[in-house]
Amino acid sequence: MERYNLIKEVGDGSFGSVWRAINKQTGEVVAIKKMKKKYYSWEECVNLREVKSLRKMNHPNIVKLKEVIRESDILYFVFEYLECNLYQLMKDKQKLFSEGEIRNWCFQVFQGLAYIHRNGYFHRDMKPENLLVTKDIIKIADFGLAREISSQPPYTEYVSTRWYRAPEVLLQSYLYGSKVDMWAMGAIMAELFSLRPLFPGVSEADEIYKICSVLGSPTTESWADGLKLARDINYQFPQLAGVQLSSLIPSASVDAICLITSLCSWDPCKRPTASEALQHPFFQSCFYIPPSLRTRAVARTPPSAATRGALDQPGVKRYSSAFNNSMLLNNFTSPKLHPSLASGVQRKLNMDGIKNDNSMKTTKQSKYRPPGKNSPTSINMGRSTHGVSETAEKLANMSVGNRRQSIGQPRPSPPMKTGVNWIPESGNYMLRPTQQIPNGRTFIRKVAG
Ligand SMILES: Nc1ncnc2c1ncn2[C@@H]1O[C@H](COP(=O)(O)OP(=O)(O)OP(=O)(O)O)[C@@H](O)[C@H]1O
Repeated sequence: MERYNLIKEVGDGSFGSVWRAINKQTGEVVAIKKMKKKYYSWEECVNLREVKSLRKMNHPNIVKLKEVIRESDILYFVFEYLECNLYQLMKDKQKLFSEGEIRNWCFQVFQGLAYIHRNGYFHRDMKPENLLVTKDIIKIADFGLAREISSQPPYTEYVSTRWYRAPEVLLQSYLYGSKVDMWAMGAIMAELFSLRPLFPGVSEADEIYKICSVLGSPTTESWADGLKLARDINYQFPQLAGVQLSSLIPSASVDAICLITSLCSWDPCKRPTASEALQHPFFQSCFYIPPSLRTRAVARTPPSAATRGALDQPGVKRYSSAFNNSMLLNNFTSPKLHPSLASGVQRKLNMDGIKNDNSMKTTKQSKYRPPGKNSPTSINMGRSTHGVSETAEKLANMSVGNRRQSIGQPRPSPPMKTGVNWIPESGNYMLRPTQQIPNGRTFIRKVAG
């Protein structure tokens, strides 16, 4: 470690603190994650998920692990450094992001995800804090929970940050897969548009309630397996009509709403894969430039050919046939505005419920809080503490009436359809004027779970 100068702490996660550092020999700026747990042998280290999965990943949209150092039983990961995470970009933002910016970020993240999934992994903890940004480039970080797709279910340990947690995980399915990352991306995309979390549950039960309030409760058509899962744990979904997503995210274009809707399908089978998402009309103006061409002059390529690198996988459907707007919009069960959602803009989430949720880590309140996970031990907690019986009990005992909370009132702003073209590596956007967010937005970001 004497090769590095630690400059400043830039992050403090469940597993370790992250420092901006400089390599004394090369002058290169890096991020060093110092693990909280002690490691008494190398064998222990190389078996870590983060090491096993990241060692194999080499993609422009995945944070590069440069080095692993064990010194005095302390483990350090040396990563390429990125300026900030997506949550930091959102939290004090006074104006909405343009659709072009969101499109650019999401296009890159889906490319990263397509690569991860293609290589037999899924991330399991996609959230704005784990998406790191430098200028126009965004990269997926934190593979602490990554899982091999081929690994044998059941996956019993605690998974993912609550606000981005897929319903099958909330219902304690043992058989979830890479589609949990797609669900999280739907929630992240929506949040990028509105700067508010889409499903800000204060407990696991409330998380499901929030999802039902937005999507409408699942039916045999929308998620037959989910109804069975719920029966298995003696859980009854609250019966809610759901709302038009476009009313919650008025700044999003029809294409964006369409993609978010399909990503946030109750049924994981109905969510697109990352490769399919890249083919969605929302990304029509995005062009994939193969890494080999990135240092050369950027040439425009038709989208279908341009996305080839990420998309020429067996079984990948063209979006035009796999997704059409009417089919995607039909995923919404009801356009009726739920009364709990019409009651006004939620300026501040009621955090009282947090104390009752063992899976939460309480953090001090501020304007818009980052989610964090539990203490390190909670990540590997088995079912004895966060198992099916406890969750089933929590869910089964949930009083629907008490859970009603307003999520937010649609702001009366016109849909924003940008014609923005983003050219990878050129860093050029043509941005339309962004929309103002009403002042005084207070959002307490508290996730964990
Ligand atoms: N390569 C990097 N460059 C710059 N900042 C980074 C980098 N890696 C991590 N960070 C910062 O540190 C924070 C925590 O990092 P990370 O998510 O890897 O830690 P963790 O202990 O696994 O956290 P979590 O509680 O989310 O599991 C990130 O949200 C980010 O702000």
